[in-house]
Amino acid sequence: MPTPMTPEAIRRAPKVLLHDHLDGGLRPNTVIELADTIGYTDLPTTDPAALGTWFRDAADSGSLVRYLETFAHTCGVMQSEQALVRVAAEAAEDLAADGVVYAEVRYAPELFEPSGLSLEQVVEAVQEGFRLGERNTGNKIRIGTLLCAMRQNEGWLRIAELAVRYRDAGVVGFDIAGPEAGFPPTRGLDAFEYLRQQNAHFTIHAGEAFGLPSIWEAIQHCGTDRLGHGVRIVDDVTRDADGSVHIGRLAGFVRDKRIPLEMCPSSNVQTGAAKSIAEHPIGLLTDLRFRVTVNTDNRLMSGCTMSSEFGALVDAFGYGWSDLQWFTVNAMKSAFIGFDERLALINEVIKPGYAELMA
Ligand SMILES: O=c1[nH]cnc2c1ncn2[C@@H]1O[C@H](CO)[C@@H](O)[C@H]1O
Ligand SMILES: [Zn+2]
Repeated sequence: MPTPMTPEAIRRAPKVLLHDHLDGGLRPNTVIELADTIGYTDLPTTDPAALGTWFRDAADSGSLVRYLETFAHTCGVMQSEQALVRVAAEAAEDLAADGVVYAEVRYAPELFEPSGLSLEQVVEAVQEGFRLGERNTGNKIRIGTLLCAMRQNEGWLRIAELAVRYRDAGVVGFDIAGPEAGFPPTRGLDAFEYLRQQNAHFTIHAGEAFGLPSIWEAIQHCGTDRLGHGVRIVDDVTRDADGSVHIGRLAGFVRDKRIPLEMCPSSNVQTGAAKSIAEHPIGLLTDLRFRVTVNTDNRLMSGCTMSSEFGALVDAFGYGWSDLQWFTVNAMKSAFIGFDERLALINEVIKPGYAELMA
């Protein structure tokens, strides 16, 4: 008899998370304690439960730009080495407690320069935190780091170089984040060219708040390995009156090349990229066997965990354990760590974990 798909069973299932922002996943209580230590006085409330609700409500705005405004508070309280170590350690602990066995966690080092720390000090503090968190937890987890450049700022190359400099110290790739409309990825072609020449990996937030041209540039001009969100790829998928589905050239390229889509259902509902979880394009894209992965984006702002995202999809689409295993294997195949390590996690952790739940 397969194990019933309760929230607790889903929590126990091995999960892989490729798209999670460090500065979007703080515990509300930690935000309050850090604000107190650092002397940050702009928080809307100092009650942990009320603060958690405030972040979710403020982010639930129908607009990416407004969603992003809430990060002023999390970045505001993370302006010291100790704060960065603590936030990273807690992220590793929280993900491990949620049954995540491998996660790629991303953040933009430049957002912590106001603290007076150098970019290197920022990266080293976060790495120290991840290592601490990995050791502190009963559940085994491995964290890889992605460094983001902010789209609205200059200097993407500087962050790309930083990612390559720390590639043997746990940084596994690069990303660009921030407002999508008005800041196309082709603004920083030198960064992507550099990364390709260094045989380095990167993903690009694309097709979240802007449509197909953003996805096309990310793939065909920048050469991205994966798409952050990529939801708007459905604009290139049409259904005829008789119900037959037509996949356009760009969507066909994405599917044929197995370009991973880092989909984040709850976040997309908040920013208006999808109307509801039930109407989220993840259902259609999964039916069409795109390389779909499921992610949290921002656990604090979107009020979710990897398990709750899986749970919401089970409720909306009737997915079973084999579907959750498929998302998990897709994510593991798409990770930026080496092939041997990915294969070992698939064969030694993921498949046995789901086999037990399905038996
Ligand atoms: O869904 C998103 N789309 C674009 N940018 C985002 C999203 N979530 C967070 N960030 C941005 O990424 C920065 C680094 O972690 C965050 O500070 C936030 O501004
Ligand atoms: Zn994101």
